[in-house]
Amino acid sequence: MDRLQHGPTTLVEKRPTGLTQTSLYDYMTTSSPLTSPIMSPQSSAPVSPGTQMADDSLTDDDFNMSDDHSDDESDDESVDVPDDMDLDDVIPALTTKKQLPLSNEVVFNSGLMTRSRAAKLAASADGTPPALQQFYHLQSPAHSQDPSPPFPPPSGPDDPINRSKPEAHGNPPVTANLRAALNNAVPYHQSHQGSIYSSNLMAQGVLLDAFTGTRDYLGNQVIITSVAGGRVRDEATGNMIRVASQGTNNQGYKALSNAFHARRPVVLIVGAGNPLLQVRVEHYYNVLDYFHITNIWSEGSINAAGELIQHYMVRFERVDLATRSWWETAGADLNPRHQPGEYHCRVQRCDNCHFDNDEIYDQGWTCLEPDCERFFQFPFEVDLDALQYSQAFLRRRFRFTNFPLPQPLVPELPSALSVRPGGMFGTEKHFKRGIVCPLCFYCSRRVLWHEWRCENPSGCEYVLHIPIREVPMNHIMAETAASILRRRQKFIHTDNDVLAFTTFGQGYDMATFYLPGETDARGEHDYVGSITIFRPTKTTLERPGGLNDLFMSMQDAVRERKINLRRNPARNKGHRIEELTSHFTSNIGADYKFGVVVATSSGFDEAPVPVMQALNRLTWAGETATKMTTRDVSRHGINADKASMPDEFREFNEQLILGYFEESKISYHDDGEKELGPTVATLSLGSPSVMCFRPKKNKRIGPQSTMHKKNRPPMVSFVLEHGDMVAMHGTDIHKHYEHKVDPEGIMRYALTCRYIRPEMMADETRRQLALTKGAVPEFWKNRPYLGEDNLDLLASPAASGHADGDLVMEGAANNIMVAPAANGLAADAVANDAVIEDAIAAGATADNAVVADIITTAQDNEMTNEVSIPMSVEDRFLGGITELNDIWRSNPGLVSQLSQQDRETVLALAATLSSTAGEGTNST
Ligand SMILES: O=C(O)CCC(=O)C(=O)O
Ligand SMILES: [Fe+2]
Repeated sequence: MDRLQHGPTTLVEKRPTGLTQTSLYDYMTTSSPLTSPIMSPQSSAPVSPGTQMADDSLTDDDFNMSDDHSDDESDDESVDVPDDMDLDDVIPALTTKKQLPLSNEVVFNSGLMTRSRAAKLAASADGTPPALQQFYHLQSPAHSQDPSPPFPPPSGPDDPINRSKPEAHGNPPVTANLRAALNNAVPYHQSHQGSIYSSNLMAQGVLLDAFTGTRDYLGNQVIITSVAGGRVRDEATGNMIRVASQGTNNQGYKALSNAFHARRPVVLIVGAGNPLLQVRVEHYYNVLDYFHITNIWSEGSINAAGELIQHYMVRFERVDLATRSWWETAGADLNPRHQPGEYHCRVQRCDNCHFDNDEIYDQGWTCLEPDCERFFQFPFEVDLDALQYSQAFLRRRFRFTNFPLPQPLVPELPSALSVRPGGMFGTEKHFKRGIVCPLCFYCSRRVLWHEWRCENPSGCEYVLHIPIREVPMNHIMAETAASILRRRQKFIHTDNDVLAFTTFGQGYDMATFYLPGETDARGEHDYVGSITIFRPTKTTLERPGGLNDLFMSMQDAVRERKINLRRNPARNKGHRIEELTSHFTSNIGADYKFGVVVATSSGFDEAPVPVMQALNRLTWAGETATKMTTRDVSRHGINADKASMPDEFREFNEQLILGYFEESKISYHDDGEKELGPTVATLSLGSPSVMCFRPKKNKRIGPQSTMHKKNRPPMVSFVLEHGDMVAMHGTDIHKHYEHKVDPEGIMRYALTCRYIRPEMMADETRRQLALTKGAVPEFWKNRPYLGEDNLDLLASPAASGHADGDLVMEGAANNIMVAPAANGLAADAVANDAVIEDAIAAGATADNAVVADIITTAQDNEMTNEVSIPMSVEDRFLGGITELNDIWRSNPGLVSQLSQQDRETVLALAATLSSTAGEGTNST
């Protein structure tokens, strides 16, 4: 069989297991080397041995693709291959004794211990053998208690990994000490966990970190690595071992194979902990260069049960064969650079399966087809662990032409030009990615709201400042209208057992929900807290000094750096795998810890005006919510836990400001540190968002708390629009529930006030600071916010002419959609129309005419054609478009009600909105 006639695609398709050696020979043509797209032609099997075996020396060492263990929930859109480790990773430490002189290229091979012996050792009854333990301890962070070495990681000559290594010939084009900084700054390795980063299953970059496979190899022009994945944890030893063949479902294999077939160069990155790296590096992660994939093949090994199994190996060849590689040792150029045509690797056809493959190993040719009976059978008995690559295989070079590099290794900086009228604002997701410092090439995250600062610990002072443009109200209105359209109408979702009331007055529509506590043995529960949403009327928003103005002055205060927002470490602080929060934070008044410690920057006496205006508004909201709760509880006989929901309101002494760029969010959390007072109130300014509450795990509340967290739906969820305030009243809300907020636009501020009880603070300094910094200055105390008019909100319903305080729903339906006729938040049809009209009016005269257009179209298509959709509001709410599709699928009855056109409108709307939001491609 002649593989050349099939072409690579056919080959893979015809052999669904795909366990075949694939090499560039698959692409060989009979044309001349210069016209061939890849390389010189070579006859098919059998091929006479090329010139080979010169003076290359061997050492025994090896490495594998793996890395550290971040639990980042980043939105990598592509495949991560989870890192793992197997016995191979352990063997080299026991066998790396022999270090032969370097010359041409260096082969690292562990040949002294067979896999079965290692397996026996590892599985020995008394646990891990001392030598292995020592290895773990010294060299294997993944096996120590703490999965990552502290930051700063290996840097400088004193570091254990680097100390003995010689200086490098050159400098890496890009370096980083933090995994997240690397992921943020370069497009070709955005994976937080795996070693292979791919996009649409096309490999972009491969990280060669500390754990190496038996026959991994790092030369100046050629790199060979085993493909991670497919290993399982050995119960007895805790080690990752291979028990079965890898198979083509391995995502890493697929991604590499696709890059190979597309002849797409990939970027290799080396971790300083990689034992094969021969030179000293200053920082942990170091970009090597672009490489072509020249071979992917199956290597055989023996598992613990003595069976022959298969895993993938991949050979990379540096694209630039002309210059020295930076990772060669400094000094004389001792490493010859091989060129295409100098060496040929023997190819032979298997008598049994009739496939050709290269003679990869020194020990002779073997069939590399895992399905073939002759797979990995050598002409004479061979210790598989002692296999070594043939020199011809290592030295052969391929000729590639016309395969341009996908992008520069050092990405371009975000440009100030993008922040232009009608264009981006500076808070789109594009601007939250990291940068590669143009001075020192160190990867730096977007830590500060205002600008990028080089994070190089060696002290680079580079700052990239791109001014953030003011986001006008009409943009926010367009976002809000789009958000409404996306879910077709405004709504609130509450679950069984949630009590809900609506009312209005003082310039707001209000809804209050009472959250149930745990159910006791008799099946009864009380209520542990209330959540009140205050939605401002149009006038409340637009009047001079109203909420629109507050949003503008908030933007000014931030721009003028009176408020300094920054992202803080959320996980693994100080380690290589440190992750930042998605949102930016600034704390004013008493200090407040929630998950991440947010250091207090200033007291209320030095806070900028919008912060104090927000404080006064939130004080009113918190106090009103407390009073309404007290009233509802007595009027409706609600079985309330008064210890959690006291009747008295405590003045706030703290404000936490959260800033959100596009796609920033705050994941499920509670606000409940022990010092927290009973009331927490938040003002939303800017882009709309979705807030959700759900019972914590294993609380006896509803069915949700026993579900896996991925499936645990919210018990209460609602949209927060610009100007909305939310007051949570009840300390036990934070014991029983957690909440999250997902903003939907490009700029949102959440200003949250709390009372932090100084008397509960153990630390005297903190207590004093809470008292001084948290004190509200007289000036602001004398100017309280009292609502929008002088009506007494709590007066009798007749006074306002509305049936206020009506019980809307009690422990019944799955959702509330208050009829438009009713008061309250969900006076939908009318309110929506007004918002949309406004947005159209504003949008048509402003930059975002596109958005206005879509809204008009969508309105024509949808709003006039509004149908009452009996679908789960919650589902529509949560997942937006995706969920909508799911619902259509699972509920065929709906299809008759929703036209294809409606569906397309929603999808087009989402797509256009995301494209008008910016061309940024990095999700960070
Ligand atoms: O962004 C928001 O509205 C929520 C903020 C929040 O949950 C918090 O600050 O704890
Ligand atoms: Fe919170």
